[in-house]
Formats: sequence, structure tokens, C-alpha cells
Amino acid sequence: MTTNIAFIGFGGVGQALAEILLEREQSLQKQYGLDAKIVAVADMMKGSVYHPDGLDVKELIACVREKGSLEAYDGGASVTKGLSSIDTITQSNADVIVEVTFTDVKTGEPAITHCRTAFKHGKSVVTTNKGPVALAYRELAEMADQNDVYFGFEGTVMSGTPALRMPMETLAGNTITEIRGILNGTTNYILTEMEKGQSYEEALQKAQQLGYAEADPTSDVEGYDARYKAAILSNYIMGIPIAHTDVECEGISRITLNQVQSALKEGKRWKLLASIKQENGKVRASVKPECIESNDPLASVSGATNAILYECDLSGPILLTGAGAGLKETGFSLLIDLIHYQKKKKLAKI
Ligand SMILES: NC(=O)C1=CN([C@@H]2O[C@H](COP(=O)(O)OP(=O)(O)OC[C@H]3O[C@@H](n4cnc5c(N)ncnc54)[C@H](OP(=O)(O)O)[C@@H]3O)[C@@H](O)[C@H]2O)C=CC1
Ligand SMILES: N[C@@H](CC=O)C(=O)O
Repeated sequence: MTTNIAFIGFGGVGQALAEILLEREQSLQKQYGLDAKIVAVADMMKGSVYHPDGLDVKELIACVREKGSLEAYDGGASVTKGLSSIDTITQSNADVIVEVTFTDVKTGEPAITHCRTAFKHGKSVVTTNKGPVALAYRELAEMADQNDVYFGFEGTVMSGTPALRMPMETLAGNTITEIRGILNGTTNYILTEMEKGQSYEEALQKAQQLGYAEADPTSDVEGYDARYKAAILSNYIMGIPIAHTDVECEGISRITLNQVQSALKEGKRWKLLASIKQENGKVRASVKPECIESNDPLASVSGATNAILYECDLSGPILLTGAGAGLKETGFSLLIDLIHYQKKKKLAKI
């Protein structure tokens, strides 16, 4: 059975998923029974298009990349243009909403409203937007349950690296007492480039060009993005709700080239580290730059690669490392959520 998909937001990550769906159309159908059809795209500046029978993905991508707008999309008379994001969610025939708008590090909006609206209308959501999960996880998960729909958000922590599904599924049965990690690709990339002698400003610019940084990179460099991720790990993995503002937060913007290079000469490395510790049902969490020794398991993690260490009471410490940012990698995180959506659908759970 076909799964109709609507994109809300069509920037780097949205386009990357669209390309993956196009390239792997046949193998996704054959291996996982996932027959995904993109029926709508609604983006703030690029405009919106909707066709209930499906859109031409190659043309969609060409329009946004070559003309910066969906206005030029030519799908004939049955194409509807100009629907708002909310109308696209409520009025299209999409089964799954791919929410890939920017992450707002204060309010989580408009993404939280997009998720609520989708669930209320019986539609599933897969998202890489950290806002809804950091600020409203419990409410949204309950809404999804009540409406028998799916809520997938693997890419909200460490993009395509399974930082959420692995502890929830493969490490199930353990109590995870502490999580420590490098959870932001942009800042780790900047610190690595500074070790090579590049200035902070140049390295940030490169991280933006490579698609790692948030729309407003202040979120990365001041630690707000990693703070949201720390809140997600507490809320979802440890099951202990905390507000993102409960996470002590300091970014890397005051770390100088000199500090980075001097540390390197002493065999140490500056890293933006997140720490989430639970004791007696309470969590203490922080995000801050630390100068770590070379024998620390996180010291060798470079560039946009991230790593996360789960202290588990039965299995002992488990270290997971992989991409923390990147368009294709994050597009993949949405794909794996869609595959899980499909598995649940097959079991008639949604
Ligand atoms: N890039 C990465 O490596 C990762 C990104 N993420 C998250 O994934 C999400 C998408 O990231 P990315 O694609 O890189 O970001 P982009 O900034 O490239 O894309 C976001 C898109 O959302 C659009 N948009 C903003 N507000 C609205 C709205 N109200 N309705 C419809 N569209 C809207 C923007 O429109 P326009 O620009 O036209 O105004 C833009 O095209 C973000 O939440 C990010 O935090 C998560 C993990 C990794
Ligand atoms: N801007 C973020 C993207 C992934 O969440 C990062 O650099 O880690």
C-alpha cells in the first residue's frame, strides 16, 4: 500500500530525503514494502505544491535548486499551489508529515504546532526538528498514541547515527545512569578545523556551507542545539522529564585559536561536551567546553562526527560514534523512521 508523504520545510535535509526516496524507490518497495509517494511540499520562502496522485521528485528538486522556488513547478491543472504549511497538513491526502523546518531553540515553534495538527488529523510525523521532542515530547507522544499514529524522531540526536533507537531497543533492560557525548557536529567541526590552524570564523562558514549548521548558527556555537539534545536524552532515553533550561549551557564562542592549539601541544583537545547524569530519579545535565586528555574515549572524535557514551548498569559502558550532522546522513534518519512506520503499519498498529 502506498504511503503518501508531505514535506513541511524543504531545505537541505528535506531535499536529501527526497533524493534518497527517488534513488532507492525500487529497493525500498522490494525490501521493506515501503512505497513512498511525495504528494506535497510546503516551504516558507520556496512556496508550496500539492498533487494527490504524487509529485515529480526530479522536477521538485530542480525547481528549488535552479530557481530557488516551487513556483516554476509545472504539474498541470491538478496541481494546487500556495497552500500554507497548516493547510498542507490538514487538507492534503498525506499519511505522513515529514517535519523539517528550522529548529527554534526557544519555543520549538512552528514545529510543535505542525506535529499537534498532524496528530489531531490522524497523520503520522517523522522529524529531525529538535524543538518538539525537547519541549513537548510527553504531550506529543501521548497524542500520537491516542490517535493511533506514528511519531519518529531518530535524527534529532546525532542525525543518522542511531543514538535514540539503539539505547531504546538494543540496550533495553539496562538502567542508563549517565550519558556523556559530543552532540553537535558544527562545533566539533569548528574545533577540529581550529586545531589545523583555521580561524573560528572560517571554520564556521565552512560548516554552514557543508549543511551542518542550524539556520541561525548561534544555536550551535552557544550550545543551545546540544542543550536541546541533552533534554531529549533525559526525557526520552532516561524517562526523566527536564526542561531544556534546566541544562547548564555554555558554548564554544569564547574558545580561542591559541587555547585550542596550546591544548593540542599538551596532547589535549577542546570538545563541547554534554553530560546527563541521573541519581534517585533526578537528572543533572550540562553542555560546556572541556579540555580533555588524549586517552578520553571522546578525544579522537573529529570533524562533524559525534560520539555518545552510555553508562549501562548491566552491559557496562557502550560507545556509539557516527555522523552528528550532514544532509544525506540526516535524510537517512528520516528514512529509517519511515521504514519503522511501514513495519508498524504492516503489523496493523497504525
Ligand atoms: N542539517 C543537519 O545536519 C541536521 C539538521 N537537523 C534539523 O533538521 C531540520 C532541517 O534542517 P535543514 O534542512 O538543514 O535546515 P534548512 O534551514 O536547510 O531547511 C529548513 C527549511 O524549513 C523552511 N521553513 C522554515 N519555517 C517554515 C514554516 N513555517 N513552514 C514551512 N517551511 C518552513 C525553510 O524555508 P526558507 O529557507 O525557504 O525560508 C527551509 O527551507 C532542522 O530542524 C535542523 O535542526 C537535525 C539533524 C542534523
Ligand atoms: N546543527 C546541528 C545539526 C544536527 O543536529 C549540528 O551541527 O549538530
